[in-house]
Amino acid sequence: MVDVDSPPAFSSLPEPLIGAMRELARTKRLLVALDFDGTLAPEVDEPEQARATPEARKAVLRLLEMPNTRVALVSGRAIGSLEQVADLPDHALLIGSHGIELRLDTPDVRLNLSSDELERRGELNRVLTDVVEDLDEVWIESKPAGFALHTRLATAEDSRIAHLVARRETSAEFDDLTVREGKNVLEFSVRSTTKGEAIEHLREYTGATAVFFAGDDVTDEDAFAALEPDDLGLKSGEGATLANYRVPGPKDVARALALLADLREGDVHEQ
Ligand SMILES: O=P(O)(O)OC[C@H]1O[C@H](O[C@H]2O[C@H](CO)[C@@H](O)[C@H](O)[C@H]2O)[C@H](O)[C@@H](O)[C@@H]1O
Repeated sequence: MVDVDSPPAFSSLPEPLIGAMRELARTKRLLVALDFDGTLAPEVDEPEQARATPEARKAVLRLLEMPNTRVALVSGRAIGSLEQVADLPDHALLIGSHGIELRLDTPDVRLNLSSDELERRGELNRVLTDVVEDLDEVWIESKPAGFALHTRLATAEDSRIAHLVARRETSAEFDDLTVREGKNVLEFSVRSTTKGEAIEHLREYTGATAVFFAGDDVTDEDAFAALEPDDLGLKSGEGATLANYRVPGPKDVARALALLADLREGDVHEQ
């Protein structure tokens, strides 16, 4: 129940977004699909230190317990890393590595790399290790199907060199590598999938009649592109987007999720 004496936190959300969420909350089977870094969790220098804001976490935990409502995290992180930083109950659906890894209602993560893919991953490791060797604060994060080259703490010059040389050296060695650029990160993968494919898969898996997706980065645009007219896309932060609504960052994403939980519970009264 909303306390009418103090304005609800979500009153800072754009009115059109509130209206669209009222509509969305009435859907029969709702899928709430969420990017993690930059959306639920503010950006930090060390990826393993990232955590969802307490408000976002609380709203996600509420949504997870609601009937006819499924919650999924759709992340670029490897699932092992996502499990650790998100720390959600087992019935949260997890998509990792931009759609390559799936943990859907079983403890097992579905990812069967072929021997050819494993071999190419090994070669990729060798190439990228050479690239970062002489650059300060440029490092590679290992993932099941590839690597993320991080430059967050590097100088602008070292970042530029790292991106340039990594792209050049990998394209000289491989002709079918998937390369994705994100916030202070360049990701290389031996298997190609997108968050858009992840949304399509989750829509079918959950039988959702409408989808809410929130994301902040370039790779989230594939997910926004996969949304349908009855869905709702929420962009966190700046940058060009296909999403129909935008908020400044994780604090307001958390407010939107709390509102969605209130509306879904039928607990918000018309003011
Ligand atoms: O799809 P996401 O859930 O948004 O994951 C994208 C990448 O997130 C992580 O890196 C980013 O966040 C870090 C923590 O804030 C930050 O230090 C880094 O600069 C960002 O690029 C993660 O490490 C990557 O593996 C994910 O692909």
